[in-house]
Amino acid sequence: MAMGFLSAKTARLSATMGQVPRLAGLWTNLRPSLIWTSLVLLLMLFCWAGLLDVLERERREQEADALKEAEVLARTYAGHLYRSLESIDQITLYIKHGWETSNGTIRLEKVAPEGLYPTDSGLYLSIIDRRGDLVTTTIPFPSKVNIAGQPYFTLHLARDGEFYVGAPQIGPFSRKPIIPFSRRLSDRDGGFSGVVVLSAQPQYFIAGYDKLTLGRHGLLAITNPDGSPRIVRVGDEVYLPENQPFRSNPVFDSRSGSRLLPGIDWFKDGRSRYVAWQVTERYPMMALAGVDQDSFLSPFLKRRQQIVSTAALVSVGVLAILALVIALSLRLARRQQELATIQHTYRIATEAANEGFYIAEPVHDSRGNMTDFKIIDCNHRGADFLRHRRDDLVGKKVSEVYQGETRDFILEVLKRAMINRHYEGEIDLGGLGGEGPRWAQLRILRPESNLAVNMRDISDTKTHVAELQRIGNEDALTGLPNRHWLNGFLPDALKAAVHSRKKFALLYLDLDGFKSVNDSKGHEAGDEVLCHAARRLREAVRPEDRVVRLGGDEFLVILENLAGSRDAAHVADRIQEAFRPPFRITKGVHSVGASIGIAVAPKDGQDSDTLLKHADSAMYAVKKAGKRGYRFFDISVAEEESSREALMREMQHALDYDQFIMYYQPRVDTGNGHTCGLEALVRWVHPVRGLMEPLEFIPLAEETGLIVRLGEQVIKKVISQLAYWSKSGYPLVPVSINVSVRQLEGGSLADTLSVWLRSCRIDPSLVEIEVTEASVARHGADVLQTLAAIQNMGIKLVLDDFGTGYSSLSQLQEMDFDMIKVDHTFAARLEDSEQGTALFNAIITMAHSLDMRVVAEGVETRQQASTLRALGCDEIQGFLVSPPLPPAEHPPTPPVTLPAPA
Ligand SMILES: Nc1nc2c(ncn2[C@@H]2O[C@H](COP(=O)(O)OP(=O)(O)OP(=O)(O)O)[C@@H](O)[C@H]2O)c(=O)[nH]1
Repeated sequence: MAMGFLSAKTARLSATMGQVPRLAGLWTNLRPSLIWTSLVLLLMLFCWAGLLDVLERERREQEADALKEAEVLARTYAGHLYRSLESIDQITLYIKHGWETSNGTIRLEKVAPEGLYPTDSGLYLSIIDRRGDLVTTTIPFPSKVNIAGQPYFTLHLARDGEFYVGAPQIGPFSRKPIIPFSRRLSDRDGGFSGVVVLSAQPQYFIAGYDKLTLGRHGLLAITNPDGSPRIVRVGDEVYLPENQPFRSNPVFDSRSGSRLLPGIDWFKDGRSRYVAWQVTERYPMMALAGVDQDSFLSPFLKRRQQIVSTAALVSVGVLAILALVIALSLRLARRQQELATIQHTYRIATEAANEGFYIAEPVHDSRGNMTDFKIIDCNHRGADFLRHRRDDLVGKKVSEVYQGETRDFILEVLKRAMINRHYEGEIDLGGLGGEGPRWAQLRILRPESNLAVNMRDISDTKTHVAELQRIGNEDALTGLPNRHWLNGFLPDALKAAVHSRKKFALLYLDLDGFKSVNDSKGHEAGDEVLCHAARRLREAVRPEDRVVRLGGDEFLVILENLAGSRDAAHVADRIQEAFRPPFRITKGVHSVGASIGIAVAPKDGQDSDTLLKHADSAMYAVKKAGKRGYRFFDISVAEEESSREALMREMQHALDYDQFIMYYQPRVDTGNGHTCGLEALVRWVHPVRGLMEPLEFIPLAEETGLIVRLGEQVIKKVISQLAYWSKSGYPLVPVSINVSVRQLEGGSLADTLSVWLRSCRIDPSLVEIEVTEASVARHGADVLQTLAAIQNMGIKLVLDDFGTGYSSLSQLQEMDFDMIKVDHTFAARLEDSEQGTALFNAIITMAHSLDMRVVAEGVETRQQASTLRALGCDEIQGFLVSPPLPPAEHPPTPPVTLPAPA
């Protein structure tokens, strides 16, 4: 049912707060790293673009350089070609002139070629006659061929005056590749008389190929102005027109220039070349120079390759780093998202709970010290705890929320939790003012870098505990602090006083004659007196002094910061004065005094137990000295106390070592003089002090509680004795055992008796229990219950010391005793006065009317016995019959001859 309610509430809250948009959350967490990644990518692209641009520009510069170099080469080569053609032209002119002036008689074989052209130039001169036959030549072994069909012969035959440059061909005389240069020879009439031909080996024109500059793939060529090649050299290879390296004739639209001829379009070897061209002066020839692109750009391309490789490597590295960053960011974002989801879920859950929940983040100063905490999240309940609205609280610093000591406390606690990762305690929120819980249970955990703080309202519990504490520390009757409070207060207060060397006094007070109020007017009257006494005590001391009710009619006054012992005496005087007037209560007026024992610290004790004990001892001494007064603890009190303590220790020892024995005093039936019962009386066989009477140790045994143990031993001894006599075959008479009120209060007396009677197989009717008037007068419900239980077992109850003033006749009526033992003082008074006899008579009459037997105690004379017999007293006990006798083989049954009734 409760779960159902909770989940419904959670669902409602969840609906109002909305689901966490998962993707949006993931995106939010991932966004910074994606932005950074994009920026880095952009930068990288930018760098690449810049680098490629620079490289491209450099490439273009390289190409420009290549073109320039080709142009220089082409120009140089064209100049060289021009000079060669000119000199060839000169030679043909010279020969023409010689031929024509010698009238056809010049013989070239004789004309030393030296001077005309270098002999190793591979040039040959030939003269052809008008029919086309060779006339003379510098060729060593010319073939006999008619060249009338040669183009230059046909041209010169038709026209005059031109210097003819032919295409490369196989020379008709030399049968080697040549380029023919020719002029027309004329006779005197100007008619055609032949042709002078200068044959040059094609290599002659391309001998200027500079391998160092042009490399293995450079190009040098001579072409006609239309681009058709005459001779081409590529590296070491020389190409003639019929076997040229061009795919098609390069065509140029200017006399000089340069450009890149892509290998794929222009060259059979497929290599691209920067080609420059230059038409020679005067001669219809064009010089070409080509720089191989790959060879020229190779260093640049190599360098570019290196640069690009390095850049690519760097880029790959950067990309790898980016990929790593993205992967990590994605993982982190996922974790943050998961964390946010958990936080969100937790908050929904905490919203449904009744507890305050916060997440606090540490705030550091510029030096890195943790100085404060910021509340980064909380639930509504948490905001209520701190008297805020949630929206206002989130984002605030802790120091802005709390003030004063609470702020210092909470900051300290949070710092401690940061170090220890955990803190648990309580916090007082009262300082925050406003409406909200006063006390909270604080629980702080540090899962990671922030703190998770949890607060639970414990105001009710605190109030309850405070109330319980108050009740536990307060005496319900008088409203004064009680012994429980004293136990908590005294040790610390005393320690502080001793430490600060201040005097400190305890006034132990016990009312005098208080019991008689209870006895005569009842318990309520006694209570009234106690309340009055408490009030008078409070009024008699200073407000800062403390008055404690220790229990019963005992009080304690605590005086701190005493100037001296005299002050304590003054206070005791004032108390005595306060108790002088009688107490007016509902049921009359009662005079109750006070006995006060004073102990002063540190002189009389430095710890609370000692000081209390000494004050008690001093009070005890006042009681013994006659009551109504005060006295300080001193050496004589201490001595008395120590002798009591010594006796107590000895008694304990005696109980351990079985030093107690039983005496038995017979009772005699006044009718026949036979022993009709025995009273068991305890004696202490003290190893030093000798045989001790009960009066010497029973009061102390009562006071210290040892009476309970002693009482048990007595019961055991008596019943065992009865068993022994029984086994020995002696006739048994009932034996009465005295028990103290302490034994009756304990509640175990009936059991003890039952156990021993059963184990010793003694009939309960052989045992009687004697209780004093005093113990019955103070009876509580438990005492009466115990007595009833004993009686129900078949054990007779005897009221001892009757007439000592504790119980009235009417009280006696209420109690169902089997026998009363009249106090020995009554027997003594029998002989003194008639009144004594009358009184005894009245007692006997009254007891008999209540169906109780009467035993006269302390009968010592025959006269007393006679009177008692006459009065109808059932039994007598006393020295006349027998003093108490030690245990013997048989029960003490002395024969008594009773006098005749008086
Ligand atoms: N009315 C009443 N009586 C109590 C209360 N507590 C204890 N008593 C009784 O107070 C009495 C205190 O006993 P005593 O101090 O021996 O009596 P007393 O007559 O003052 O004896 P002295 O101190 O020797 O003068 C006992 O009879 C207790 O039963 C109580 O709360 N109310």
